[in-house]
Amino acid sequence: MTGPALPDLDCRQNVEQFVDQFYQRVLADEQLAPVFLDVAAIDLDEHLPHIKNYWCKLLLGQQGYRRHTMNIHRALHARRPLTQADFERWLSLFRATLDEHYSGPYAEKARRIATAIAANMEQNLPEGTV
Ligand code: HEM
Repeated sequence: MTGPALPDLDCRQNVEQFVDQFYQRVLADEQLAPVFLDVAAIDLDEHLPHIKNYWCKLLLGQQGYRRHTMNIHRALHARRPLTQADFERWLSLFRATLDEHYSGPYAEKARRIATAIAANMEQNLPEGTV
C-alpha cells in the first residue's frame, strides 16, 4: 500500500513543478479554463511566473511577489462573477494535485493556506448576480 514517499513542497523546483501540475488541471477544466483563457485571456509565460513566485513567497518565505492579488480577482469578478462553485472547483483541483504528487509539512501548509485564502477571497468579493 505504501509506495515511495512523495516529495514535499520544500524547494523552489518542487513548488514550480506543483504550479505547472495544478495549471494542467485548471486549464483542462471545463468550468475554470474559460475564466483563465477567455475572460482573463492570460499569457501563460507571464502568468505562471507570478503564480510560482506567489507560492514560493507563501511557502518558502522567498521574496519576489509584490502584486495585489485581491484587486486582480476583484477586477476579474466584475467581468465574470467568481461563484462558490468556482472556488470549490479551484480548491478541489488544488487539493487533488497535492494528493497525487506531494506530501509533508509544506504540502499541508499549502493546503491550509489555499483553503484560508480562497475562503477569504470569496467573502471579500462584492455580492453580484450569483
Ligand atoms: C474561483 C477561484 C479562482 C479563479 C477562477 C481564479 C482565476 C484567476 C485568473 C483568471 C487570474 C488571472 C487574472 C489576470 O491576470 O487578469 C488569476 C490570478 C491569480 N490568482 Fe486566482 N483564481 C481563483 C482563486 C485563487 C486563489 C484562492 C488564489 C490564492 C490562494 C489565487 C491566486 C492567484 C494569483 C497569485 C494570481 C496572479 C495575480 C498576478 O497577476 O499577480 N487565485 N486567478
